Amino acid sequence: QLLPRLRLLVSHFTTHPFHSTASVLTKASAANMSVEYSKELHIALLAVQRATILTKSVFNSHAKGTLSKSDTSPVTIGDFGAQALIIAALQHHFPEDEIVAEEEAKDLNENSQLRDLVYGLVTDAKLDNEDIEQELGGGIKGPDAMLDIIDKGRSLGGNKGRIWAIDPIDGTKGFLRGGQYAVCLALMVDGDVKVGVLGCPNLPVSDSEPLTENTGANATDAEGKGVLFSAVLGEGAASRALGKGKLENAHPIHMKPVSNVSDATFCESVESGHSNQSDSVQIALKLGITKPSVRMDSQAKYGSIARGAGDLYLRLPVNKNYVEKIWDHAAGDLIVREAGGEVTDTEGRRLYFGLGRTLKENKGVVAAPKEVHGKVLQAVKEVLNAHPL
Ligand SMILES: Nc1ncnc2c1ncn2[C@@H]1O[C@H](COP(=O)(O)OS(=O)(=O)O)[C@@H](OP(=O)(O)O)[C@H]1O
Ligand SMILES: [Mg+2]
Ligand SMILES: [Mg+2]
Ligand SMILES: [Mg+2]
Repeated sequence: QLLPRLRLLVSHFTTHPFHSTASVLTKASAANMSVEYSKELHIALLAVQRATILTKSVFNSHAKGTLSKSDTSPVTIGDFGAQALIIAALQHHFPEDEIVAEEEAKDLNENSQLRDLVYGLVTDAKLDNEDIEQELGGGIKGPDAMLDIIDKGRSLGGNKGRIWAIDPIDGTKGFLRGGQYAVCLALMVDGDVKVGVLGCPNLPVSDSEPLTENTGANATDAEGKGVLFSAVLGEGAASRALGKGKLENAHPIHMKPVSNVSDATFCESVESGHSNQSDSVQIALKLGITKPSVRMDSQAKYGSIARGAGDLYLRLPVNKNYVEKIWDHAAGDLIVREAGGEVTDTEGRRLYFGLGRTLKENKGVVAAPKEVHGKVLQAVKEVLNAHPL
């Protein structure tokens, strides 16, 4: 029983999951690691990697099939297709699990041309290793089966049992601009996030490359870029190059130690409608930070601070009514915490994912290295309390 699970665990760290059981045992015992969730991690990494093949092909094609949702936010054929592919892989391996996913099939149900376009993308998006493609269950049977699969993501969530959270494209606006975006997947058990994976096709592979704004103003071909971040609760966070087939080698990542908060680099949303950018200027001023913020779309912000490329992530509410969605934060929250960071909302509460599809009890996000989180939170509270929403 134990051996196959240990073999899967090592895929967190190496390209060759089955080649050295001895080194797995050493790594697992040295880090006091459990072998829990190794299969879930392995499948999640492959499912996200496959979904990014689809999103990249959509980005490189002219037709993005963009629709406007009821809240006026955009959704593209890439969002629908990536969601279908991820759910299909999860259902193949974990048919009993519930799924909370951002998108629903309604728009495709009403538009057979769009449905067929998405189905074409889904059948074309294959990992370049046939065995691994088969490991994910192979393709989806037909366009109608695809619609049913997309709608498997309608779970109401909650704090009971195993629930996956999927954001097939986080930062859809960034994706459309050629900026940052992330394919996001997390597993929660009884409301607690256990596994998190972020596929970021437009981030540099190297953890040490300085953080640069990528708002898409100079959209470049994403070839040669791309990183997969992952974490399992209690086992640390890792990054590896985003590939097209077999998983690449991974290595542990850590937040950068910050002794003087005034030297910190902070990240925030590109859209001023998603995070209050004038409040962040005031907070930076209070903390003595003179460097301008790095604006970047999506949970790439969480990944970037977890690998030490940036230091702080501030998401500051712009209005009283917006409630954050669990799929926008579940994977990133775990990856930052497992990399040694602390993540709370703007009132100092841990993000709580067990209340349904939204983070009903939280307001905004403050993510920072543990040693400076208290100081940053204090500045956030002072600025936000000066003008209640
Ligand atoms: N008003 C408001 N406030 C806060 N957040 C909102 C708001 N409206 C939308 N959203 C969600 O923001 C998600 C994208 O967040 P980002 O940090 O990537 O924003 S930005 O693109 O950098 O501006 C985005 O995720 P995607 O829809 O997956 O792109 C939305 O879920
Ligand atoms: Mg959206
Ligand atoms: Mg999102
Ligand atoms: Mg999305």
